[in-house]
Amino acid sequence: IQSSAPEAVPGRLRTLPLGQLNFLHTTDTHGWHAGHLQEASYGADWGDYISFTQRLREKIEAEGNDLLLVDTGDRVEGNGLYDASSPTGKYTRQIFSQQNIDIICSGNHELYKANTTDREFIDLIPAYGSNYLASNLDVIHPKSGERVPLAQRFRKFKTKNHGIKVTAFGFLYDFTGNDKNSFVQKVEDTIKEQWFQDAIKDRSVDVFLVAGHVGLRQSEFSNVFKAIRAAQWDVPIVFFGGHTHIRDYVKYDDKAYGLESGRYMETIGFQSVSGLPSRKHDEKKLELRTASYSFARRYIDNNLFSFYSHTGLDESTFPTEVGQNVSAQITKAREALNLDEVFGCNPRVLWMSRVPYPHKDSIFSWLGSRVIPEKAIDDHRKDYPRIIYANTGAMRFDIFEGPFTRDTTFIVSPFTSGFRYIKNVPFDIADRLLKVINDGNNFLGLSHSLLTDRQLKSPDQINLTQDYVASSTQNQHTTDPEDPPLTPGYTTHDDAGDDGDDTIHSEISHYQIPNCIESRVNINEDQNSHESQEETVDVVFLDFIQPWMLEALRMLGAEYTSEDTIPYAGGRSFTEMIAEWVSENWQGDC
Ligand SMILES: O=c1ccn([C@@H]2O[C@H](COP(=O)(O)O)[C@@H](O)[C@H]2O)c(=O)[nH]1
Repeated sequence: IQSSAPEAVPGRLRTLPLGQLNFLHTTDTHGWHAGHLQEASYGADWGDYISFTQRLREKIEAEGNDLLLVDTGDRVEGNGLYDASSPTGKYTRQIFSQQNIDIICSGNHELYKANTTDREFIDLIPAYGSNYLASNLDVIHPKSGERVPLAQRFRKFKTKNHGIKVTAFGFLYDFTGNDKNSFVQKVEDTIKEQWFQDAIKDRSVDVFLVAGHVGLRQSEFSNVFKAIRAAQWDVPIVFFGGHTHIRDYVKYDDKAYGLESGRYMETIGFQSVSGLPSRKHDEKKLELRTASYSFARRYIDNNLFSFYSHTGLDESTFPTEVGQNVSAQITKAREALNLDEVFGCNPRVLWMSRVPYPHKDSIFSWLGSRVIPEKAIDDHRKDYPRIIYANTGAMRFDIFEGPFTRDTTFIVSPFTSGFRYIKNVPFDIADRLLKVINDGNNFLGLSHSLLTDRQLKSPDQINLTQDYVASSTQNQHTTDPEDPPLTPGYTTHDDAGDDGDDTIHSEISHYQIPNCIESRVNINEDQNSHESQEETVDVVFLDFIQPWMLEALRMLGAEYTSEDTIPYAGGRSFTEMIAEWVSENWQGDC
């Protein structure tokens, strides 16, 4: 654990439903390998997770059972530990790869930038060898320049104790925002390929393991499920998903379940399956393919209280040598990167989605009313009327009260996007742009299949179809008055019910946030009628959303191309602007 991490708060815990074949799952860690230094529920670091894995393995193997580890990508971008180094990820790949992982695959963030993909290929894939799977991903080999699979397409292996035969795959959803040195083949095309068809027809397999940087309820996974079921009706399947940043557990049928384990090292996912044959101990059971299997899941809050409780250990018996070394390496890396350097002192918490938008405590209201109008300024156009657009997915995390550090800049906005603009767009068109972009019916996605609006917002908003408002009168206690009071946290509802979270928490509200926000600057308009004296305005937008902006303009009858867009505000990144604004405006004491 990092010395500045807050101590875990004891809570009422549900135990781990250990079984014959057990899994621990991480996804979308996004560089948060130091853990959460301002939130007690998620304060454990990657070194603690290594200790937890080693200790839990000892416990599981002592019973003769098996434990496998899975990671489903987006390990990079989103925290200073990864983003603040030059080159990015200088420390994290070495830190991360000290965890033994049995099945690992790539997320979309490993592919946004060519250099990230090259480092994945050069550093991480050799560290994991045949455990790294890329069922639908090719890359340009960094040395030979040839197109090659990023990693092996699938893997067959036997578990250590029961000798269970596993066939595993590693998919990425149908991502299209990758750089030029990678190729993502659609999942629906991949599953028609001969190697996949042969792999799923193998009758000797005991369990299919489908890992993927794919939301569990996305069509990519239901297509894989249908393909496997068309080949084999009776083999159990375990899915491990990612990308949508939520805790989720899905029942595909009574022999197929999937687990998604949140985001940012908040959650260590646990899944178990029992009823599989034990090839080492019980050859007779091999014929019992139709035996009833049992599946279970748990979402573990990433903190030492949970880790100690689930292993039955304590401060002195829990840490392992490797785990402690990794924690020390994280501390050193954070120091080398100067991540605790304070840029400003935030007077009050700003939430991504715990409050509606607009709201005085909304990060988006703060950006739209202060940061964007005050910092997104182009010296040559500063007196012109303009409307500035930012997608809400550009923001990644809440800003807590207190020190806003170098680390916070990357946590809040890890992207390198800056602004571009189109000059002199008719006001009556610009005035309606936001409505088109925020249309709840995926208007743009219908007109242009690559431009779904889900790509504009934060991943945890993708499946949120209505506001979730925590009851103000909710019980702050469990039914047992002896239990400690509940702390706010995850209260997950999934296909198996409401008892998935290991820690019993009180609820947190989660509101729907629009795809994009706008800031209007130098525009004289009647607030009620929206009538303006301006005939034209500059339309300024984050470069990431340019394709959506051009499509929305086209739908409103204004044809522009990428040739018409010009860098704005000297090409400075949005992240730099936020950090500057904080340095200039939040100069109190923390
Ligand atoms: O330059 C960028 C890249 C991405 N985004 C936003 O992030 C999500 C994808 O998040 P994941 O963690 O990969 O799931 C994307 O849909 C955008 O909303 C961005 O704003 N700018």
